[in-house]
Amino acid sequence: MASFISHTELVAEEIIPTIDFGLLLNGTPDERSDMVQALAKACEDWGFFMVVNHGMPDQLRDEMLEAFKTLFDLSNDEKRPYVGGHVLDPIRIGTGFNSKIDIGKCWRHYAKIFVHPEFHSVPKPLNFRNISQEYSKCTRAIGLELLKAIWEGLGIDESRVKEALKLDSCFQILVANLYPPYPNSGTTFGFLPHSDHGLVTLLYQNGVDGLQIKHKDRWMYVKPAPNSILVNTGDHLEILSNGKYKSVLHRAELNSEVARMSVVTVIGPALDAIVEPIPDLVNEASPAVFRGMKYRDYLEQQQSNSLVEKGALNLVRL
Ligand SMILES: O=C(O)CCC(=O)C(=O)O
Ligand SMILES: [Fe+2]
Repeated sequence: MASFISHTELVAEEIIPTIDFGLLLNGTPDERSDMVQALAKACEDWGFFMVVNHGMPDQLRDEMLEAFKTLFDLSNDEKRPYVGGHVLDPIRIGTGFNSKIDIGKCWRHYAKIFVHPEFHSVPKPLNFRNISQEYSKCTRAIGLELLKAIWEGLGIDESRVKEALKLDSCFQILVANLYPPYPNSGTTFGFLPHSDHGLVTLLYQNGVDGLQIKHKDRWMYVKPAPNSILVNTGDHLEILSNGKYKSVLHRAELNSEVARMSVVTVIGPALDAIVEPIPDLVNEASPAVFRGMKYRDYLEQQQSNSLVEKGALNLVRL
């Protein structure tokens, strides 16, 4: 794995596509249309972009990071009810990717909580429920608004796709990753290369860089602009768009000096939606490359198996 590192290049924050959320929401028709095109290009060329002017208060982000940190710091007895469960349990705390199968491969603690359509929370710390509820609501609104602009950029009818994916009951999971300092970060990763299962993923970090994306066959460090939200496209956008928007491969490097934390929220279709390429994007010249599968089944399989890059997509590839 050390050889990956020597090929890793820094992506300056100016190069990563930047989406001005304020213009998507409140711009003139021309400004919005330009931003929709910029978003379409970012999804097609990168599968990754930074969102600025998103309106999410910095304080809410900081409170969410702090609340997760307090959760990780609870005693083992307090965390035990959430350790070692099934991948579809609404609250899970563990280490590695899936603590049951890959102990030692990822130097990471995680907490995963399902927050929509049913909201779940832990009882401690006491402020966790309010903060995570507000944080989930805010990030879900941003994610769904981005998806609306993505449908527009793909030229597909919003109401049809909303219905097909049952987006009113969209699945949302809140994940915190805590990567303790690790002395030899050249050979062990915090998170091995993978793509995310949902439609889009929104990520905030605690000011410590470490996320890397694979862009045009090269690993690149990501350096986000201050207060921006990092967004990547997931497997279900790849399936829905019939491969036009590929989910981006990413991984997390460790830091030898300080702990890194990220709070990630994945927004996907409803768990019982059967997702297949949207018919508008399938034709003779571009036949379907994926078959339909229930999102819940995909999620279960992807989360239950050791992470091998984008291997989960083979479950549905024709
Ligand atoms: O911590 C990071 O930067 C990446 C986390 C991640 O990829 C994930 O939670 O799916
Ligand atoms: Fe990820």
